[in-house]
Amino acid sequence: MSGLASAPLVRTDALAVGYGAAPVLSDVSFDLRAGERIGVLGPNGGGKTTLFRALLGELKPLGGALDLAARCGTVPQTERSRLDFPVSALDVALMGAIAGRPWWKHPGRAERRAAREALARVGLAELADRSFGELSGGQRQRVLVARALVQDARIVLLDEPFTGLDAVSIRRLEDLLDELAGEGRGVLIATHDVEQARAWDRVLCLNRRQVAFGPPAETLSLDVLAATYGGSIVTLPAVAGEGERLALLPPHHHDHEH
Ligand SMILES: Nc1ncnc2c1ncn2[C@@H]1O[C@H](COP(=O)(O)OP(=O)(O)OP(=O)(O)O)[C@@H](O)[C@H]1O
Repeated sequence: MSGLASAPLVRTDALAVGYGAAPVLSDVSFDLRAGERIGVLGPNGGGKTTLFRALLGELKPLGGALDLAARCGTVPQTERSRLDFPVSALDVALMGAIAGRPWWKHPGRAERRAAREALARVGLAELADRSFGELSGGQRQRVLVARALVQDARIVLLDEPFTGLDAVSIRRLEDLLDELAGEGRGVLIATHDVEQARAWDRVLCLNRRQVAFGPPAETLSLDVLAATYGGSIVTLPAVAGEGERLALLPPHHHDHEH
């Protein structure tokens, strides 16, 4: 893969982050290189969003080191970012240009052009004037990727981007993430989907602290998954045409089962 020899876009060393004096996430030591897609795995409350908020500068490290070599753009969960007032896909993409500029300066022609180009880049040129709230989940995710492109973010953070998407939209978004990595960006994808994460370059497993970090084939052992998900993991027997599969039990399910 190209660009892997260059300095990392993100590097943390024993990073601790929290909302008060006590960290909710600690011991995080990983790096994200240009051209790399890293899956961030963990249970509900494991600290994925908290890590992203630290990378975005919204939370100050309580301990350890956090170094960023480029700008971060975020693709938040679509339900949370869904807007009730009428705002077009173009408006949302334009927010990438407006961030960090004085509030009284209206976006100019160059910024509108950049936003339209970014929407074209994610395959949504024709939907630029459509209301954001009317778009499908997958289309909204791609508009938010366009916003990150307008911000010229070389580090792209995606929080559960595949949740609720159909197979075609998932494929489209996966292809788009591959393209972003292919042009030298670094992509962090928070996800619950262990099987999908096996296709990324590396995985970062969090459960209030870093459990493991490395290439999926070496890292996603049953022990690591059990430590990541608190033991609520089961191996499903092989069925016709498929090998053994891992399944995550929803929180509490495990406790009531036997
Ligand atoms: N604004 C906040 N103030 C205080 N504590 C918070 C806040 N947001 C999250 N936490 C706590 O931090 C811990 C980690 O939460 P975080 O949202 O990072 O987990 P997550 O891995 O993103 O979970 P999910 O998969 O459910 O989104 C949880 O215990 C949570 O209760």
